[in-house]
Amino acid sequence: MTTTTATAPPLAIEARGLRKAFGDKTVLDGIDLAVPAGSVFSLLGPNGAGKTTAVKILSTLVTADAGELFVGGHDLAADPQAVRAAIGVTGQFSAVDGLITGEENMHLMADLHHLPRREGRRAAAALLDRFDLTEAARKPAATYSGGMRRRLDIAMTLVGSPRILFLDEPTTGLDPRSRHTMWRMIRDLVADGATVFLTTQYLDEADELADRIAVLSEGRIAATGSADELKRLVPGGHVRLRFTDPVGYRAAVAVLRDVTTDDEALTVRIPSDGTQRELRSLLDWLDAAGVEADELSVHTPDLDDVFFALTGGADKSTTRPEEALR
Ligand SMILES: Nc1ncnc2c1ncn2[C@@H]1O[C@H](COP(=O)(O)OP(=O)(O)OP(=O)(O)O)[C@@H](O)[C@H]1O
Repeated sequence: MTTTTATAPPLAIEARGLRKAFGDKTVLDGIDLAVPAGSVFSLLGPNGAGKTTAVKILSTLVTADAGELFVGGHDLAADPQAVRAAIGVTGQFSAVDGLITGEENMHLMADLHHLPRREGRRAAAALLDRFDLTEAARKPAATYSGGMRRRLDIAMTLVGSPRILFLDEPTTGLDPRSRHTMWRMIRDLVADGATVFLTTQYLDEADELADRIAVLSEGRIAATGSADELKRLVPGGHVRLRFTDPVGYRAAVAVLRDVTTDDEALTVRIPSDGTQRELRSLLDWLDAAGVEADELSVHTPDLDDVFFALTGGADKSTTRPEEALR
């Protein structure tokens, strides 16, 4: 029998005290990030929070004002060239040239990476196939849909086989089907061992893909954790009872305590963690009290609740969720 000792995977990306200001505007106020190799990390934040700035710094496009930064085990300040060789970046502005075909775009990337001709052609064909672009490969990229263009963009960044990928809002503007296709591709990349650093404004995207999420707000990391850990930080779980008859509604309100009522919608919200045990006792209690609602629904907190609580001016003097998770 062999015993295995659990060791933490090495960090693909690590930032300590990352700081960046533009003029007198501090965008990143000394943030720490730690992304284990082979995982998806999502940086969430409202518009202008500094997500793109963080990506640009970590991908060597912009220099930080301060901070110890390591990407792929390389010190970003000492060896940016080694970092560049280890990463791929797709930004909000595509590298795709619309005037040439998808295939030609791929070949251009292979040449930029100095791949031998035969190997470059082979890698391009394999990636075009992987990203469902073989059929369209010989058409000018300008004729591609938004989703196809985005897929080509990612395929192009993969030509050099980067182990660490920065995807800056990869699904912004895509329709639901294209978003799901992109999610599948990102999962496949990680299953193959890549590390993905993803910025997004879509909470469901972070919920779907990310092993860990950091919420960026006012230059600082307001909280980090898995989607489930973050959801546990905010209250918001409740059972909602809806009545069609105002008489039944008023009778219920008269006997219920610690609930939120909506006289117009004829609804009552009862705080609840949504567990089977609590729901059973709640239903028993409602039966005993003679309360009979026309509709009952269970609401568990989602990332929207977390996001708005952390970035929307919640009372920060009483909630310090970042400490709860560390
Ligand atoms: N080169 C620059 N010069 C001056 N200010 C800048 C520069 N780049 C970014 N900023 C400012 O820094 C802040 C953060 O911008 P950044 O693009 O990183 O945010 P973001 O979180 O990616 O936003 P979005 O979701 O809108 O893309 C913004 O207020 C922006 O105006």
